[in-house]
Amino acid sequence: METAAPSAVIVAIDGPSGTGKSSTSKAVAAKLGLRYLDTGAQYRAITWWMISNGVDTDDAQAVAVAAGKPSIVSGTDPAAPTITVDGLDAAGPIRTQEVTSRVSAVSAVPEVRTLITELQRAIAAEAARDADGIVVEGRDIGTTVLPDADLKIFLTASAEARAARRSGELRGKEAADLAATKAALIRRDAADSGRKTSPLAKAGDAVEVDTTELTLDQVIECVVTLVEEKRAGRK
Ligand SMILES: Nc1ncnc2c1ncn2[C@@H]1O[C@H](COP(=O)(O)OP(=O)(O)OP(=O)(O)O)[C@@H](O)[C@H]1O
Ligand SMILES: Nc1ccn([C@@H]2O[C@H](COP(=O)(O)O)[C@@H](O)[C@H]2O)c(=O)n1
Repeated sequence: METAAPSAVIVAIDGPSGTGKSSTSKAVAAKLGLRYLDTGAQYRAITWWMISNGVDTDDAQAVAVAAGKPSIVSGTDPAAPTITVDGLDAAGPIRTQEVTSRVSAVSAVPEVRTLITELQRAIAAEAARDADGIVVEGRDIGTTVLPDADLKIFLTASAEARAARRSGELRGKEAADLAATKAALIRRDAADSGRKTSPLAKAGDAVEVDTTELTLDQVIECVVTLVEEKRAGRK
């Protein structure tokens, strides 16, 4: 039987878009020598494959039939996370507006979630067995994917703060209007929270951290402390 390393720690970080899940998870994993998994990138990758292969992403039946075809592989080094689809580097293409606008429809399809969830659990189990653990970030990690995670964090922030962060990222590229960015975030969160299968939700035993008034460094520090406390409590 496979056993986890005695000190391995599994951290689940969930929350709506733009709350700082990726930036925080990557930094916490790097600081603590853990692996890192961006589960949103996996849903984006399968969405990109659907678009590239002419599958109508609004047709749940067609998406379900095609869901098992692409091979999605995630690299979990927090210093250089990677994502490939059928061996192709997908890191750039999965961040386009088209993928962002279609990913919620694809990720709501139960067959897609079953396949991606299996992938995520296998990656977490490997990190628990062969490494010191992993930080896994997404929308349903604490509730569905890894309900036995050692530590669950739910990040929140006001829609205004999140939109300002995202607009800051786009400055000089698309000059995104703040109101449009905020509306798009709210739309995506509503779709992710409202789907039937494994919606975006806070686990009952998750620690909620409101990042609205915190700097990224403060959020990272807060999560590092929570992980260290958890590890110390297990000794
Ligand atoms: N506490 C913070 N203060 C200011 N900016 C922040 C903070 N946390 C994250 N950011 C910035 O906000 C942007 C969004 O952060 P990030 O991508 O980590 O969020 P996310 O929750 O993973 O979003 P998504 O779910 O949409 O992928 C990034 O530009 C990041 O640098
Ligand atoms: N555990 C998860 C993670 C993500 N999703 C879906 O993917 C979309 C993109 O996520 P980002 O974190 O890269 O913005 C997100 O809007 C969800 O539709 C998910 O369903 N479950």
